[in-house]
Amino acid sequence: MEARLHTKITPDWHRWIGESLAAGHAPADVLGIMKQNRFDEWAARDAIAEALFGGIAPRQPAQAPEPATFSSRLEDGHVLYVGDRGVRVLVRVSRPTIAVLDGVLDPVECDQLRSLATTRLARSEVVSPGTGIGVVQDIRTSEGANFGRSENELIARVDARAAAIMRMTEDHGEGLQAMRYGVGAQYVPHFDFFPPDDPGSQSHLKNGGQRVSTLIMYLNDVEAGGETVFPRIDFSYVPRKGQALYFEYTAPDGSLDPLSLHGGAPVVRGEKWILTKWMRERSFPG
Ligand SMILES: O=C(O)CCC(=O)C(=O)O
Ligand SMILES: [Fe+2]
Repeated sequence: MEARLHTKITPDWHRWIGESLAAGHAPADVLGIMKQNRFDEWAARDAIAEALFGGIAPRQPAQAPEPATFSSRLEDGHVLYVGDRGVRVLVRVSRPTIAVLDGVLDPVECDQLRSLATTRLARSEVVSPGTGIGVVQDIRTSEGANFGRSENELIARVDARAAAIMRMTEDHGEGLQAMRYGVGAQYVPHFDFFPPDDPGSQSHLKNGGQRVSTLIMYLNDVEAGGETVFPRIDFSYVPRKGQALYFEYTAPDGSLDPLSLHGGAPVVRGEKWILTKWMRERSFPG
């Protein structure tokens, strides 16, 4: 007769999970050992997530794998063929969907985009949760420049390439936004989606709907610091000129994924330049 799986994690096992993770063992290995010891997979995953995220991670309903109503937009394969080029996939993460992409921009395009942005830099704003209006705050200490969709030949080329990578038509895209971070500048962890309950999100949601994906393109190498970090999954990307980070914010059950929390770490030496494209679920008038 099949013995029942353990759904209750004893204090000793909680301690063992914490110690194993602290010693540097991969969560997948910890899960494997717990499964060998006849723990229910979802109870084990919850306990590991709790140890990793200090209870921030959403709890899985015991024994109920999430119905997969959502799958990533990102194409499979090692190379994404996007119009004029093949973009190489260097790293994939499944939750949230993240991909590190190489060869998205040529070095010359990066330099041209930086000089174009330099002519119109202003202090970056964040969306106020209360009013939805852009405001300057210490949580985002970069300077930014906005581009209209296809406003010139270079921008049109990048808009088209970003749309092909993100597998959305260009009319779903917000205008490209360039950002420069000097030493000490950062963007504290945040979500790119508009929190549905914030009064300030409503005007954005009416106009093109929710954001669904982000493509951050890196316009230079940073001497030290400036990583793009996803603290809830302990993922950190080191900026590299011409590469891009693609990510989505939809959990497997279709809800907005709290694991997509991310930010830009303070620049320690040098400067950091990025160019970002956000896609909306519907056509976005701009
Ligand atoms: O600077 C970074 O690495 C992250 C930027 C970002 O998350 C954003 O602009 O929404
Ligand atoms: Fe962001």
